[in-house]
Amino acid sequence: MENQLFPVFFKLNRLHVLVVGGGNIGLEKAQAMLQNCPESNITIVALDFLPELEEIARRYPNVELIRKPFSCGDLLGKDLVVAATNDHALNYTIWEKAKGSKVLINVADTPELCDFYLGSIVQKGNLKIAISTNGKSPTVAKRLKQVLQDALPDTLDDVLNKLYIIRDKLKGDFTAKVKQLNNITDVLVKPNH
Ligand SMILES: C[C@@]1(CC(=O)O)C2=NC(=C\c3[nH]c(c(CCC(=O)O)c3CC(=O)O)Cc3[nH]c(c(CC(=O)O)c3CCC(=O)O)/C=C3\N/C(=C\2)[C@@H](CCC(=O)O)[C@]3(C)CC(=O)O)/[C@H]1CCC(=O)O
Ligand SMILES: NC(=O)c1ccc[n+]([C@@H]2O[C@H](COP(=O)([O-])OP(=O)(O)OC[C@H]3O[C@@H](n4cnc5c(N)ncnc54)[C@H](O)[C@@H]3O)[C@@H](O)[C@H]2O)c1
Repeated sequence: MENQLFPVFFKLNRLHVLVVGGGNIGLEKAQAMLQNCPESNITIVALDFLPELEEIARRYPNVELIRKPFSCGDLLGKDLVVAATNDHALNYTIWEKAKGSKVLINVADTPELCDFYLGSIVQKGNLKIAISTNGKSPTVAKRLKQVLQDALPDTLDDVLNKLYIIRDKLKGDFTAKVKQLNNITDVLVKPNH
């Protein structure tokens, strides 16, 4: 099996993320999280911050910037960590400390040390698709995202909302409900003729 990654969807308003590094990559990862969940709880520790991050901290109440060198205590109370400094040895140290604290970590310059990757994300209302190339080419992931974003109809969200209403109204035991929902949505996978 070429790609053994197991996708999950985190609720970042219920977790606390530590980002170490306030440069381009710290910014990119924080933006990715906030675009998906504006209520993400994110603490960013760095020696210096890009002005875009300072603007983000002003705009999002759950984002905090702390200007200081990384220290072990920064991991306290955190659920996920992104190590995004430009100091390779420091990123490794952060990984060691995170492992010691049982906190899941993404080390931006070392895929082999990552417990998880961020994906390219397609959004259509309630629908969300996360794409990974197994770290082979984030650029291809980004391009595929653009293709799917255009190809998927905006009306998909109406379908989801209608199915949600139907799902709520269906009577019967679980097996009967599953059968009815499969019958109703059969059209989605039938060829167009
Ligand atoms: C998807 C996305 C999500 C996000 O970041 O939110 C993401 N990278 C994005 C963009 C991007 N990153 C890079 C380029 C430059 C061109 C290129 O290299 O392709 C571009 C393109 C651009 O910016 O246009 C460079 C790069 N990336 C990594 C390394 C380190 C290495 O490989 O060693 C280096 C080399 C650094 C160097 O050379 O020094 C590592 C990772 N990047 C990942 C995710 C994970 C694997 C995802 C997967 O499985 O596909 C992984 C493994 C870990 C992680 O970061 O989670 C986001 C697209 C957002 C969107 O959809 O618009
Ligand atoms: N995963 C990805 O998508 C991806 C993409 C490109 C680059 N990278 C890698 O990510 C790393 C970061 O790149 P960048 O462009 O954000 O770098 P950058 O130089 O813009 O930012 C580095 C940040 O690290 C902080 N830092 C340095 N020492 C610190 C310390 N002791 N404590 C706290 N913070 C400290 C600095 O203050 C700064 O905010 C590089 O190693 C690069 O190779 C990853």
